Amino acid sequence: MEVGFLGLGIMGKAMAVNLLRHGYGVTVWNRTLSKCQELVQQGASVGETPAAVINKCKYTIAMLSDPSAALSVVFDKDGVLEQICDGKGYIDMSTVDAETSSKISEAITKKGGYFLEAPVSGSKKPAEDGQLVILAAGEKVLYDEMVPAFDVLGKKSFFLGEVGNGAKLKLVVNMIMGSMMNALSEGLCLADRSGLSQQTLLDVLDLGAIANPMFKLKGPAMIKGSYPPAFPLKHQQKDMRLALALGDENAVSMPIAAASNEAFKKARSLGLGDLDFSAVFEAVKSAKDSDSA
Ligand SMILES: NC(=O)C1=CN([C@@H]2O[C@H](COP(=O)(O)OP(=O)(O)OC[C@H]3O[C@@H](n4cnc5c(N)ncnc54)[C@H](OP(=O)(O)O)[C@@H]3O)[C@@H](O)[C@H]2O)C=CC1
Ligand SMILES: O=CCCC(=O)O
Repeated sequence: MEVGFLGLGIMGKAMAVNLLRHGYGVTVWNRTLSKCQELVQQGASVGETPAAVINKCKYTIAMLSDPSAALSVVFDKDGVLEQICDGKGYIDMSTVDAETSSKISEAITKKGGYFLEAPVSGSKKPAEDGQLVILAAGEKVLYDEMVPAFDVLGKKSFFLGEVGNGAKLKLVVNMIMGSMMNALSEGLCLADRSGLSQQTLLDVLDLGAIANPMFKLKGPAMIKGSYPPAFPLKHQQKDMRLALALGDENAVSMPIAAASNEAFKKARSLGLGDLDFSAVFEAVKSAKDSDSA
């Protein structure tokens, strides 16, 4: 089967490579077209524009940075809308808000196309290993047709009903994750300032009720001040912002998420946005430094 793939960032590249490895024909497009070359070496074809990819492929997946990128690729000149038509499916796996997803869904459906939102849990390594968790919502027929590809990309996929439910669930998950990362950062800072070993703190956490893969994976690198980007901090802050907006809409008070968002914003202002989201630890440390000055 030929699948289109729009967006070859950290996630998109790993996912497209996985599809190629499993025998899919993949036609790729990326805003910075030079990034397509690595995929071509692994057997992909290149579409010059999103419209060209849609024209060629029955199914096209997008994995783009944020709502503005997701909208631009669909609605701008040479975008998805120019070629989407009866019988074609568009699957947006980017993390966006429900409103963005609904706008895209309506426009595609109006042209006779099928739409599915399918954001994912899991980062660079799970994407490379086909171990993502896929949160799909929208056109059930398209979901059923995509299950074999989702089985390549992920270890589990959920169908959540109407468009928006996948986007919302993803934001709730990432809101919790961002708050946990801030709690870990404050804990590491507090341990250090209290004369305790940060590694011992990690060892103790890993043996108890709040052991989790994220602390285990990120903690040791954080102690070393190493933040190679798997999940860029700027995207985590975007997710906190969108989750807080969802909280506003539903009158849900979220003081912990709001404080965590401030820490991610602070980290961005320190120029850490392209590092891994665990680099929020640097912002937490710098706030504690100025508190004690
Ligand atoms: N990294 C992770 O661990 C995870 C990320 N996600 C989500 O997946 C999505 C992609 O993340 P990730 O791969 O890490 O992000 P990257 O920043 O690595 O890649 C972003 C992609 O979006 C493209 N892009 C950005 N702006 C535009 C635009 N205006 N028009 C067209 N293309 C654009 C970039 O193109 P270019 O190369 O030209 O800049 C690139 O292909 C995000 O929504 C993120 O929140 C979800 C789960 C995990
Ligand atoms: O959106 C990014 C999620 C990262 C993860 O689930 O590890």
